[in-house]
Amino acid sequence: MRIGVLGAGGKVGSAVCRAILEDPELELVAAVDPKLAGIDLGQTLGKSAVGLIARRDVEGLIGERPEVVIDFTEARASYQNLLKLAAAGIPAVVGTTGFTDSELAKLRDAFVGVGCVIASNFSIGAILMMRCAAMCAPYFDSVEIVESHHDQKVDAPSGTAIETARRLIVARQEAVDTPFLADNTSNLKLDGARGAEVEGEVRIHSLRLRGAVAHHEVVFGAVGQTLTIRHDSHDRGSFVPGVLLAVARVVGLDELVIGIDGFLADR
Ligand SMILES: NC(=O)C1=CN([C@@H]2O[C@H](COP(=O)(O)OP(=O)(O)OC[C@H]3O[C@@H](n4cnc5c(N)ncnc54)[C@H](OP(=O)(O)O)[C@@H]3O)[C@@H](O)[C@H]2O)C=CC1
Ligand SMILES: O=C(O)C1=N[C@H](C(=O)O)C[C@H](O)C1
Repeated sequence: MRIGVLGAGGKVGSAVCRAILEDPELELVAAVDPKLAGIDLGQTLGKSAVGLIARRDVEGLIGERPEVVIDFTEARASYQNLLKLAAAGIPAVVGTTGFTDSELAKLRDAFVGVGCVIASNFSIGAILMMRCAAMCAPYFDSVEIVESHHDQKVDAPSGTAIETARRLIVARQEAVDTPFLADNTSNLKLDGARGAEVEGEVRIHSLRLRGAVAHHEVVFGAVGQTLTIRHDSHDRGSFVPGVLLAVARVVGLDELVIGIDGFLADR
């Protein structure tokens, strides 16, 4: 299958390019990253030349007629590029986080008739972390999320933390009448001390640390006990199998799908 990658020089994009180059079923036909334009992709990956010159923009990539495009860039750039891919009828697998709800709605419209998968987290552990957390939601009175990422991350909170919070709220609403307990803080001595609130119900605390990769903790509380569900991505290789699974599935879709939960075989 002919694959294009947007963000080929980035932390995840480069890991994805390496995996495609090693996969006999996949052919990397276009790689885009403005800062790598004109350079052989092999060189940028610390390998010998592979004969694929990185491009500056999505127009050059579309010209190579990829069957699927993978995007790990930045939300504003990604949104514009995805509209162009949808108009060209090219399916996309998107890991970029930080889209607004309105951008997501417009992308949903743009991809009617064309496959697109947007997932806030492609690692199997994070997907299972979200499922486990949703399962626990009805049984605890309170919950907060702590996410830690590398200090280069531009968006906060993480897409995974926001999605987890939303899933907790839905799971609770479906199972019990009462929302999670409200915050009782009446003397906020420093702005931000209680984190950011999702839908007025679940708080997220974002840590940005040199040395971190991607880490999520969901901490539940009930009388006399807490339960912590934690996932750690120690290496960007954790995202690659999920991305390749989405590539295999997106060609059979004719709409935008959020997340890869539905592609995982039940065990
Ligand atoms: N869904 C998931 O499982 C995961 C999602 N992510 C998300 O993926 C995104 C990328 O993460 P990460 O790889 O760590 O970030 P990086 O900053 O390392 O990579 C992004 C790359 O995209 C490049 N870029 C910027 N604009 C464009 C453009 N218009 N066209 C092509 N390339 C462009 C950047 O270039 P430059 O540096 O010059 O700006 C950079 O090389 C983030 O939104 C992150 O949250 C990350 C990990 C997993
Ligand atoms: O920027 C990152 O690194 C990550 N971003 C995604 C997110 O915002 O949830 C996925 C993972 O946490 C790594």
